Amino acid sequence: MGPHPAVAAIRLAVRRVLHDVLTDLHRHAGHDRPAGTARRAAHAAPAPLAGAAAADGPRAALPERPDTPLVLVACSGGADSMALASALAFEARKLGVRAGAITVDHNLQQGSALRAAEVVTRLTAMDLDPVEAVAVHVGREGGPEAAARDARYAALDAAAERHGAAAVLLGHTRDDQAETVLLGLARGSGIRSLSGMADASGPAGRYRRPFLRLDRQTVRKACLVQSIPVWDDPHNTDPAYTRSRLRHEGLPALEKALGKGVVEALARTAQLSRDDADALDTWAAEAEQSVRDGDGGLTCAGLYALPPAVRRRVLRRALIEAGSPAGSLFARHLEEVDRLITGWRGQRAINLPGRVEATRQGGRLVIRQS
Ligand SMILES: Nc1ncnc2c1ncn2[C@@H]1O[C@H](COP(=O)(O)OP(=O)(O)OP(=O)(O)O)[C@@H](O)[C@H]1O
Repeated sequence: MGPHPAVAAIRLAVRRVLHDVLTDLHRHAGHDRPAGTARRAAHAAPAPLAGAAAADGPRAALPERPDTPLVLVACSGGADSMALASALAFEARKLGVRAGAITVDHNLQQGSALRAAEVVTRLTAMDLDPVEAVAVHVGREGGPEAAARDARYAALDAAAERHGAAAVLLGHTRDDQAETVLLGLARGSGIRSLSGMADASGPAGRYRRPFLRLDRQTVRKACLVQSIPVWDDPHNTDPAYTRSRLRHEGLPALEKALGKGVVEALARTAQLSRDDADALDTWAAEAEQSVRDGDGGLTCAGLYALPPAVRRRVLRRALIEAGSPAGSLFARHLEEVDRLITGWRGQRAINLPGRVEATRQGGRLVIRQS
């Protein structure tokens, strides 16, 4: 008898991502190698898939040869990432890939270090290696959720570098994606924020999300039928957190009003918006070349002729290039600079984040750091 359908579904999702990771490694192993990384890139070349391993000589039999690619799972100890860890352990063994795990202790709750140690024990029992708990300090920038996320990704990035990991898997599900789309919609900042989370993101697409097309119920069922012990983060049900309110009040209310299928539709919105946003970004990159005046400025006539969505993207690119940090540029900044093009009435220089200044000088827009 085969595995329970939920277990089969999560394993298939992970197998697909591991194949993608191995394919990418193969592609980069021989060429496109930055100078000085030859040795590392050679190490990153994937081991032969199961079955072919014996042809590689006696070292191939060792489970942890250093040139076998390592894939890490970022695991909170919650149901989604524990299910992910179990599927990774299973599939990695079959594919001859090393699998390890990192759990981040945000130090935000009493006893968090003990809990992290317990997660390490559970992950080690799944035969994952290395397994590490990393404690972080969460600052206050951007609110508690954003600060915890920033600290977590910084720790995961450092762990991935330290271990030379080919990828880090995250347990986001389709339900998480739907929540992210709604949060983006409420921010009012355009289709990029409606496009939610990508299948692959971060440096060189390091972060992979195998469960993005699976619903939370399936993933949780996979834990249940495999008797995987999970930890329920009290933050996930704490109404002080926006995402928690959305999960427990917002989405159920939407489903009640609009019917089942809302989560799926929101996840589809994410994919469609991502495609549109990518196309507009490409268009803007090309348009930017055509409106540059060769003297460090942009021609106002060229900018004026562009559709607003493309023009705002060109302006955003130019501001970032001049030194404005991407995270501190908001719609209102772009609107102000845009008015220099579409409604100029002799305004003076506009001051922008990162000590960047935008001025109109006749028919030119000059953006530079002061
Ligand atoms: N403390 C942590 N340590 C390591 N990875 C984490 C941690 N918290 C979250 N992650 C990663 O980010 C993913 C999304 O986390 P988030 O808390 O947004 O969702 P979740 O639905 O509660 O997930 P989970 O059930 O796995 O906790 C997790 O599945 C996991 O891969």
